[in-house]
Amino acid sequence: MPADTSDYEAELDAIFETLAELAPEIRASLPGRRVKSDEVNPSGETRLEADAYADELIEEALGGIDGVGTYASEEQAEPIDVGSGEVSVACDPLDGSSNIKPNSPMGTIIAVYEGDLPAGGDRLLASGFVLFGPILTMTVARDGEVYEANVGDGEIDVIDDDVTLPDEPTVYGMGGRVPDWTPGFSAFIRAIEQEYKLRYGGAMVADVNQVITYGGIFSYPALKSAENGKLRLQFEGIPIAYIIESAGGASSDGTQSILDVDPEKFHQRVPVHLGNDEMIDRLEATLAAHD
Ligand SMILES: O=P(O)(O)OC[C@H]1O[C@](O)(COP(=O)(O)O)[C@@H](O)[C@@H]1O
Ligand SMILES: [Mg+2]
Ligand SMILES: [Mg+2]
Repeated sequence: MPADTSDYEAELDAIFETLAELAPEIRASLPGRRVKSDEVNPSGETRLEADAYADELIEEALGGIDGVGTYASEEQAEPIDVGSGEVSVACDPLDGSSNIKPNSPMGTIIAVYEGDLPAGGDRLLASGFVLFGPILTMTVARDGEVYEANVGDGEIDVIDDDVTLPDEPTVYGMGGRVPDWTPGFSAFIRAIEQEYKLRYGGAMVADVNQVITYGGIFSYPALKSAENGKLRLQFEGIPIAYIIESAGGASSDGTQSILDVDPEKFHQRVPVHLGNDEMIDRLEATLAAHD
């Protein structure tokens, strides 16, 4: 169960207001930074110039908020001490950054934790993502509720103050290459592809927003070549799992809620399954029957 936010309302307000202000600036920075840099991030992936620039912008802005003591990002090896506050912000500055080149949707993810990092879902205070789509939106989960806001002008203009998954699933999307899927995951996909529509665009926040909008499941599963999949627990798995669970859905690493996964290493990866609880139940049962 995430942490009690009552002592941190002012910090959370400041963090999400700052992210809303930053969103148009990050979006405006993308056109000139579509090229690969000559660096790799701590997960060993080639960094784009846009990743590095967004990381700098967000570190400077969120790091300057009273109450924020630590800034951490998937782009930096270690957490950075930015003040004396109790709150840590863990950020994926650009999620789906490989989508810059084809001008496809992508986003920014933040998780706000109480205390030091690494932290599990039990110390999560709130989380949110910005989606650089046709509309610039920010979706935030706080105190078990989810709102979606238009942040096109840097202000929080709430368009839905009670975001909930539809009861009926419609779409599914999954990462990893088919030959690299485990037998259990392959069996799950073979079954659901008979019933639902494929929606996969290569940026977690955009693919998850399809599931939030239409119902269904998004997976970046454990692979034969990578037993913990690709996505990072601290910066992607936990924040997005909290949003989905707060919107009435469920999350799983294949056997348990992602919010219950122990954070051993700062950049640890985690298999990610997010969506309607009936889909998650079906996924876990299929994996258990095969793997
Ligand atoms: O290119 P693949 O293997 O389909 O992976 C896509 C996944 O990788 C990611 O782009 C990883 O995130 P980053 O872009 O922040 O590294 C996710 O957004 C997305 O779900
Ligand atoms: Mg990402
Ligand atoms: Mg990223």
